[in-house]
Amino acid sequence: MADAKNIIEVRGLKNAFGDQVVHEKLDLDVRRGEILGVVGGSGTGKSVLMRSIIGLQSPVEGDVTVFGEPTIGREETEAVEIRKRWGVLFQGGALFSTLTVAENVQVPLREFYPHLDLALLDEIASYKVIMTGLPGEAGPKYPAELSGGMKKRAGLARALALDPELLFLDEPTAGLDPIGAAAFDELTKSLQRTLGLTVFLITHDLDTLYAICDRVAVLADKRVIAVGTIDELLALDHPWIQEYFRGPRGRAAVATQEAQQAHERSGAD
Ligand SMILES: Nc1ncnc2c1ncn2[C@@H]1O[C@H](COP(=O)(O)OP(=O)(O)OP(=O)(O)O)[C@@H](O)[C@H]1O
Repeated sequence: MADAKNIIEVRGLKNAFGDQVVHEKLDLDVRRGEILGVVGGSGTGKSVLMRSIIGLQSPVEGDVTVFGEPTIGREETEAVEIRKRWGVLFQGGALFSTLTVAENVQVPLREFYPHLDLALLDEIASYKVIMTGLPGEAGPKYPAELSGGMKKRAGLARALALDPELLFLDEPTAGLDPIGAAAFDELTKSLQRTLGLTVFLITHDLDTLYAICDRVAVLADKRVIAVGTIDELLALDHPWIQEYFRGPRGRAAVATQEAQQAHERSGAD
């Protein structure tokens, strides 16, 4: 039976493309209100896992429940009711290039609530744009007129369009400079706190893991080999985990985190 404290439960998941088995016997729980970081080497199937959870990838075997509801093999009308409750920021932002930022934010609103009038659509879109830290003037701009960081924020505004309880972010800080990435992390954390969101966050960015993730799930050997706080993961002797967290980039992330904490303490004195 589904555990009420889990927003997502994945059990015995198997995904394959032809002969290539990407996941086998994969289990994962995502707890209500947490930011769960999902890490793993390139090609370990982080994006495929996200697509399986949101119903864009049909697994060969296994069960997925979100909000206690199975998401695999549902009738379209039932699936729509579940989909309304989450927002997704795909890798690269995936904005429609021929639509303005405001029109992009309105896409899920028009899809799920086709009878909303234009004035209300405009009002909700402006609110979401401002909520993600974009200037109000960004609304009428096209994606090509935005910087990389602004595009990510516009994608996030669209993911928040339906006031979701659950947010999926696929490599949100990829391609951003360190300052832009840290600002995006802060935005994610502050939205999670103020809106009470649960966040499933795929990332390669160690700074993000240290700065905002409550727990981290590690994908390797076709499954989730460990889930826990970074300290809990560091206590394991799996070679990939040790290499990842204790290698040069892991040490740099710890130094950044310690500097940030020292800065916050000195500000608080
Ligand atoms: N639609 C598809 N058809 C065939 N193979 C696919 C498809 N989608 C993903 N794959 C394969 O599944 C594997 C996992 O892909 P996925 O994109 O989930 O990896 P990832 O862990 O997110 O990688 P990265 O960190 O590089 O983004 C890869 O080998 C990929 O080529």
